[in-house]
Amino acid sequence: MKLPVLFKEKMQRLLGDEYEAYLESYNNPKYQGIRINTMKVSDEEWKQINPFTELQPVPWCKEGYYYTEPNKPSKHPYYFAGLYYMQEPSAMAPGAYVPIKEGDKVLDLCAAPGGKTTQVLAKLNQTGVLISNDISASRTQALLKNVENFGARNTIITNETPERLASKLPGYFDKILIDAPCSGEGMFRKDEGAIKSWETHGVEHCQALQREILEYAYAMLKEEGMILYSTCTFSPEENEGMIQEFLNHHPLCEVVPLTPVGGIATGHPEWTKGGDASLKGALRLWPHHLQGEGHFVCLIQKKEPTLDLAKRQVIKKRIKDIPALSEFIETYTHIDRDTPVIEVKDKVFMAIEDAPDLQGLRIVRSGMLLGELKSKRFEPAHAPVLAYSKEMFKQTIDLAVDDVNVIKYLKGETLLVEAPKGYHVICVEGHPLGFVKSNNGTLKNQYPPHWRMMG
Ligand SMILES: C[S@@+](CC[C@H](N)C(=O)[O-])C[C@H]1O[C@@H](n2cnc3c(N)ncnc32)[C@H](O)[C@@H]1O
Repeated sequence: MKLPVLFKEKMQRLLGDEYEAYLESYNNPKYQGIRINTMKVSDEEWKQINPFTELQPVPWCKEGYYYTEPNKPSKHPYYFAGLYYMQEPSAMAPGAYVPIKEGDKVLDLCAAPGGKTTQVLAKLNQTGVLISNDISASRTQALLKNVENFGARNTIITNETPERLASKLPGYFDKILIDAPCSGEGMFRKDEGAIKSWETHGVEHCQALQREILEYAYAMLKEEGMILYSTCTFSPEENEGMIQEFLNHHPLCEVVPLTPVGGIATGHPEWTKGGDASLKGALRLWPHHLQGEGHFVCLIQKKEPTLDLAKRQVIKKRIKDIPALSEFIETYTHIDRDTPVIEVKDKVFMAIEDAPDLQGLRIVRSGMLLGELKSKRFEPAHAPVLAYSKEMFKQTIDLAVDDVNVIKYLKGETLLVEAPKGYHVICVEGHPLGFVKSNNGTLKNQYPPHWRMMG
């Protein structure tokens, strides 16, 4: 791989004696990982059903495993059931280190395609509120799919600038993740396109973005709230330097020290002007020290009095107030009909307790989509199937993982299986995959076309 000369010179200056080992790491394989969705399957259960060979644990993320060829996790039905997310192992570190508790209000400000968001989801375990945002409209579609596949019921997705979000949400969040757009130096090994982008945009362009994102994020944070800042670059200007600059402007903000494990190293205060010793509490993931790409992770805490001034969403309806929806829920599920909902045109979303009023912002998902009202009929969406366990549905068809009907279903084909009239949930080994509608001895496939298994 041809690395830019300027980049090589800089790395040599930073790494000194370690530079050769760092260069050598470019010959290592690309590490690949999966992270188990603990909302759907416990670690114990996973160990019993794991269909892959030779998974090895990721030291810094207890739900994470390395996998190698010939395993193909993206082709396995359990992937379509949302039992795991595929993620580069170092990229699991920010989500593993952010101390989220159940009930927290969390913002993932640069969230697409959703690696860290799905990790936050598992920590929240359907409690609290998660707002996942990305400035790129096209990338929020991938984010939406991953959030739905993971089975989230407590997540709103927005496609906004940090500035516009901050205008509606001052002091609202307990935790904010900033997985910042960066110069991507840590990705050169994995993705040669990152080199081109580094040459075009450079570090300064990224610094300007990061500065702005951090400022708006801070305005949305509660007193005692925390920001987990991460990048996939080595440049001190975007890492220790960016945090130091931020601390200079916000003296009541502190670095919360993180404990390195499994080959992770600490931050380098000496790499930045006036670097505070507390920056040693940040983490650096180096590809020559561990099995993964380059990352920087730093946790900071606001110690400044802040009022939560975010207006809350007003909930006017419950499932039972919408007859067609209520009838569907009663006939096919055990979902509580007192559950609050919001209607956006003909779509009905499950509302989230204590969610903010986001009127005027670009919203991709207002909460979990239950379905659509079509004249007097209710047509269910795909999301709820993945957001509940099999026991929540009254009509299910459970298939063994090696049943040919599983792949047929995931490819969108009609199944020739006898079942009473109406909607049924197809499951694989007890894990819901999607709806079918039974009529005259055939099961009409309701699996969304853009989710289908290819090939
Ligand atoms: C490193 S990627 C995020 C990866 C993601 N957190 C994950 O774990 O899958 C950075 C993201 O920041 C988004 N982004 C860039 N500028 C932004 C801004 N000003 N506000 C919000 N998001 C931004 C990009 O569209 C990109 O999706």
